[in-house]
Amino acid sequence: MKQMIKPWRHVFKLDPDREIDDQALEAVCMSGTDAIMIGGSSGVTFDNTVDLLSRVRRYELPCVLEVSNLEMLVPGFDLYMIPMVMNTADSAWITGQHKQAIEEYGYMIPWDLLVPEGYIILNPDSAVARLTGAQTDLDADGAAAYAQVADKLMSLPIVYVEYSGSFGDMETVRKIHQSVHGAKVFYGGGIHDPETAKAAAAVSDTIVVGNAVYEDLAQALLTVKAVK
Ligand SMILES: CC(C)=CCC/C(C)=C/CC/C(C)=C/CC/C(C)=C/CC/C(C)=C/CC/C(C)=C/CC/C(C)=C/COP(=O)(O)OP(=O)(O)O
Ligand SMILES: O=P(O)(O)OC[C@@H](O)CO
Ligand SMILES: [Mg+2]
Repeated sequence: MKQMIKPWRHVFKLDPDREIDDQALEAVCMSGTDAIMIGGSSGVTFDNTVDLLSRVRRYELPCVLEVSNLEMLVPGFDLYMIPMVMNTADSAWITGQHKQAIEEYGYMIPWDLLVPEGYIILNPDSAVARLTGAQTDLDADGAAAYAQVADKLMSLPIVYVEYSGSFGDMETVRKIHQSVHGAKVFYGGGIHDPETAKAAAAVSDTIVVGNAVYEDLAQALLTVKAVK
């Protein structure tokens, strides 16, 4: 099942903590994107996650949950993406919360559906950087070194370059992509039109489009054809 991520070039990330009407959701799910990722850095609950999953399930495409707290663990997703933050000194976001989750839910975890993500958070002005205490003052070599920790030392299947809320430095992303060989490089952050989508897709394996869905849906939808 984990293999399903390999051909993905484009993913929309929907936040259960944000509103999206049925018409917009249909446009997103019928856009030709490879998958819907459900996740957020705050305000994500069991109920709003169930609600969003039930609405996305009307459509054929894969729907995966990106786990960021212990309340949102809803059964029925195709995969469960598990962030592990590489560039933080706070071990809660590397292994701590994960150990707690396994102690509480280990008996029901569908291990073959879990996909760990080596997260490198690079936008200091993002909720996720503040939440995790991410050390974002990295140059391209430093970011690429963390990517190799995830890829070569931990053999994680995904290196996730997270610029959430701002369009990142493409040379840094290129250096990360060139340094990673086993993992798929996901890029997310500030993609809002075909130009930013193409630029990010040129230096990563999979692009993730989030906030643009809520800010300029027409442009967000154009990012699919721009890369597929
Ligand atoms: C049957 C059943 C229910 C099965 C489920 C079993 C299962 C999958 C158990 C979980 C096992 C496990 C190991 C869980 C991990 C627990 C956990 C909470 C780990 C910590 C994860 C982590 C490092 C989170 C911090 C990073 C983070 C918040 C990532 C999300 C990134 C993101 C979505 C950022 C953007 O958020 P957004 O809201 O869009 O940001 P803005 O609002 O600023 O735009
Ligand atoms: O919301 P944006 O900036 O598109 O970022 C997408 C994703 O990387 C957020 O976790
Ligand atoms: Mg949010």
